[in-house]
Amino acid sequence: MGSTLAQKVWADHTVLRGEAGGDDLLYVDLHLLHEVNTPAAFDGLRAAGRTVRRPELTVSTEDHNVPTTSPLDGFDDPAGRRQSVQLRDNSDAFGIPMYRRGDEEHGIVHVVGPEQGLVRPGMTAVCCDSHTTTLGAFGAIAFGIGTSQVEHVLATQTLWTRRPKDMAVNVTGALPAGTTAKDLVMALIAAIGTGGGQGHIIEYRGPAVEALSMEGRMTLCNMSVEAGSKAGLVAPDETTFAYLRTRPGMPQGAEWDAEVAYWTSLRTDPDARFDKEVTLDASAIRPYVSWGTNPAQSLPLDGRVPSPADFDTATQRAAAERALAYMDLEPGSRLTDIGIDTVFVGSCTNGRIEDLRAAAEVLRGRRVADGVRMLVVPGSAAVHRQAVDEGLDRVFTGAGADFRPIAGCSMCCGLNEDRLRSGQRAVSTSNRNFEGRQGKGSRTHIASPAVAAASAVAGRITAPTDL
Ligand SMILES: CC(C)[C@H](C(=O)O)[C@@H](O)C(=O)O
Ligand code: SF4
Repeated sequence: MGSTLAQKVWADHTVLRGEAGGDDLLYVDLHLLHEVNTPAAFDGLRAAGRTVRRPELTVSTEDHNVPTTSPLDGFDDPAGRRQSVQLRDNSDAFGIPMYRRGDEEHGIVHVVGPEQGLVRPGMTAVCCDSHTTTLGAFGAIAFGIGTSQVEHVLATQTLWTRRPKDMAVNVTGALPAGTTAKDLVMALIAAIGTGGGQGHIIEYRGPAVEALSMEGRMTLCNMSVEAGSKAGLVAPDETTFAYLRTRPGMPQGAEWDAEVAYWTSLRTDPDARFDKEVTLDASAIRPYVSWGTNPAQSLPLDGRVPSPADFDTATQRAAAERALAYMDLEPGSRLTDIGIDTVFVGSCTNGRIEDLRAAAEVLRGRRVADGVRMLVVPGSAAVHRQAVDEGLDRVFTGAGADFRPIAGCSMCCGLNEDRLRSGQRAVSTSNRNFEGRQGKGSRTHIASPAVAAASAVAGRITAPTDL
């Protein structure tokens, strides 16, 4: 029997094979760090008198807490400021390269890794962050780890972890015009639930996946963790190689050809077996928006707010009831009748250049509705530069949106000064709509950049085609 892509990459990195059901010791090719969840790992290293085993395979960036208004201090939260200072100090002390606010490589960890050519097909990559799954878009096995595991990887460049099962998500057909990778992944999570991928690495396959750009594949893999999966993967192909070709530090000439030959071999064998398979018809997917407080509580935009009675299990009914109360929504009302006061375009899900282009396209020649605040935060300094080069900054500011000069997580998680006030309601291009995610009492509807921009113009949840 053949092997899946995930099995091949896993086997290539297995240093010690665990007993049945036990953990394998996995070699780590790339270790990314940000300021949250890492101070204690460095404290642990210091206490044990250890060094960082492979600082040259480790890169840090500050993204969660940083203000996005200027490269200068500007923190409103001393705890957030402290974490950034600690990461700078720890990176310096242990010889770890770091991208700081104001640097040209700086940005959200999952955006800068690919941009800077740090992730390549067939690698293993970890980071103290659940959305590390983003990097699976390159055919790498990439997943989030906790603080004690960060310490272990810093010290040894290896990690004890359970070998996941294999899941295939086959996406047939083609996405209709105006429907994006975000809608695809939201439709998937709505179908399989927030636990649908638990214990598995998902390999996304089929023509609709192959047709996606690298940006789209990153959006797809980014939200794999919202389906509970360990990681998401797309097999590398010409689209992957074209993206990587221009990245810093890529090999040239014969060395490049040898890399491409190896990357091309990274495919699931025709006779490989998946533990679980799901098939989705891309041509039936329409733009999605979330109505509840987990990403599976999402529907096509032309739908209506569900009633708890619509759900099959008692658990789902109770979750819907609680979500409706928190979100202050009436069952049966149209999703497109929900008024909003804030729109956030950004995050590691949808803060890349294609996402900003899609939002700008909708805003061109239009204005953000009175009483609506729209925030556009680039995912990286490179995305910011590209947006300015293309004149997108003028489209955003001309429409009345606030376009930020510095990259960061910003209103995705409300760890910097960009938060919703209690009771405020946002359409957000991020990946989580949990209670209080964008500030205490905040209400979040996740959607694609185009839907977010259209909603900003209309002042309520709106599809671009309805403007
Ligand atoms: C702060 C960090 C650990 C967290 C994560 O792991 O994902 C954050 O990035 C998030 O999106 O909730
Ligand atoms: S942008 Fe949001 S989801 Fe991504 S790493 Fe930052 S907080 Fe997490």
